[in-house]
Amino acid sequence: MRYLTFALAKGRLAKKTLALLEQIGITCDEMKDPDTRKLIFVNEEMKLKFFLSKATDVPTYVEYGAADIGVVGKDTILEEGRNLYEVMDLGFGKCRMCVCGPHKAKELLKKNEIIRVASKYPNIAKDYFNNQKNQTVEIIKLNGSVELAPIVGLSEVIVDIVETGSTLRENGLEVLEEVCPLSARMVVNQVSLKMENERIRKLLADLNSLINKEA
Ligand SMILES: Nc1ncnc2c1ncn2[C@@H]1O[C@H](COP(=O)(O)OP(=O)(O)OP(=O)(O)O)[C@@H](O)[C@H]1O
Ligand SMILES: O=P(O)(O)OC[C@H]1O[C@H](OP(=O)(O)OP(=O)(O)O)[C@H](O)[C@@H]1O
Repeated sequence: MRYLTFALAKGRLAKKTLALLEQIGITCDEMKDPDTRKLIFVNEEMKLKFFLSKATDVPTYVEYGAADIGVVGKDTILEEGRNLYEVMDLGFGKCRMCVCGPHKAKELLKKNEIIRVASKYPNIAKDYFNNQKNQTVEIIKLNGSVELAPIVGLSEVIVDIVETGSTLRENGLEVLEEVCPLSARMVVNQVSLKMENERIRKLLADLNSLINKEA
């Protein structure tokens, strides 16, 4: 039997992903050592391999088949636009992609003015304004702390993730429009789904019954 390889996003989603897999009997004790610098972990009995990578790289590993299965946020899937199958909503990591800014920027979204939009997600922002709203905008790519942009005058609005809304509130900003809801998703390599169909189907069925039981 060949190894089934999982690419998991490190950061916010990692713990919950491992906890979910553990509940359906997919474990990797090696990974729990907090001091390890190892990058790849193996469960020999179950013929499984796991690695943690930057969230934005998960779809890349899965598209090329370096991982059969990945777990990553819907935001990253949309932004990266890779060829893969999104097979399941895992129901955690829930948040929203939103257009945010100061209250006064609401007008600018109505008037169809050419505005500047800062975002860590330039493709999602471009798609929303060009294809869904038909508003011509200038997109400015940032790498984090995006809420700064409208405060210091880099852009009129931002497209960013909102969970509790506290980052916005503490900076005098608000949600102006919602782009889409987000959560963690399981993605599968297109060839792996055919070649390892039985094992992957079983995994999805186990996850499905667990998630439905919890809901
Ligand atoms: N409040 C939140 N802020 C950001 N992401 C969230 C939030 N809640 C859930 N998520 C989900 O968690 C994912 C990973 O977030 P995390 O902050 O770990 O990574 P990142 O910000 O993409 O990485 P980095 O900080 O290295 O750029 C996001 O892609 C999103 O799907
Ligand atoms: O609505 P909230 O609960 O406040 O969460 C949303 C905030 O959290 C994320 O930032 P993150 O902590 O990942 O830092 P970053 O902006 O540097 O990416 C996101 O980009 C928002 O800034």
